[in-house]
Amino acid sequence: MSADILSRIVARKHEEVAEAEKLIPEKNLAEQAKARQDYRPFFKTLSKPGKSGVNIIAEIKRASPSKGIICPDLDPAEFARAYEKGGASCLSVLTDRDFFQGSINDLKAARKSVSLPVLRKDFMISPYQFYESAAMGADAVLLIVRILEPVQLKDFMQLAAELNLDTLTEVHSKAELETAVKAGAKLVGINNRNLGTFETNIQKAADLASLFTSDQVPVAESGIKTREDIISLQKAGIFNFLIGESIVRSPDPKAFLKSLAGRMKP
Ligand SMILES: O=P(O)(O)OC[C@@H](O)[C@@H](O)c1c[nH]c2ccccc12
Repeated sequence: MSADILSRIVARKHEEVAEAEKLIPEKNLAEQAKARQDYRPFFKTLSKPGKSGVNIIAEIKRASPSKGIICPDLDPAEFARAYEKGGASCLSVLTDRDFFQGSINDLKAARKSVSLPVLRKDFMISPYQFYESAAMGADAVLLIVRILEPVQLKDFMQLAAELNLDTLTEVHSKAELETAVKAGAKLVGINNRNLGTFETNIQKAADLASLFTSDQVPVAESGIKTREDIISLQKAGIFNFLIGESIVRSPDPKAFLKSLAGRMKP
């Protein structure tokens, strides 16, 4: 059943983009995108470890196809503030509606209430979405190697650069890592979750990080739940962690974030 979820998400995304283009033409968004002024440094923040020795990109995530409903009524502004107070280095906001119950408004509300750089977490398959991302105020976008042709990956990286959007390029295998590196990716996310099967194994990030050169900065993504998970991945040279579900489910996200970064007893 889950084997084709990713292709369903991508197929739906093409429809959504076509619908959005009818409401707001790309030309209009491009103007808004170019007028954007308050870019916040996502890549630069993640290029060296934060004060605690790690950077946490804390994610705002209401639901997911693998976990179902996580926290459907969450208030993105309130969560963003708790994440900032808990020492998060950046935010990630899911904007996919149909599979993750996110929205553009979630990103805008979260970003407005803090001063952290914000990653737009979505399935980027069309240039339209890059203009849209810059227009909504995102500082960075996710590029998932698995759903893009290598030339498309390169073109999208270039378009993102023109719009002053940083990119986090996501891989799940050695072959995808090679594709990412060839395309010039600098910030590379290793997704511990296989987006086709939902199988999650945090060892994945450690294994692939060993293949990185000093030109690429790794980000471990998905399935990270404890301080021990972080310590074990730090041993593999990783200092950036993208974490969603375990923070959203925590009764006290601010305190939980501090404990993940080793700044408070759990
Ligand atoms: O909630 P988790 O297991 O901590 O994972 C966060 C993040 O890595 C995950 O949401 C994610 C990583 N890559 C994606 C691509 C699309 C959608 C979601 C994702």
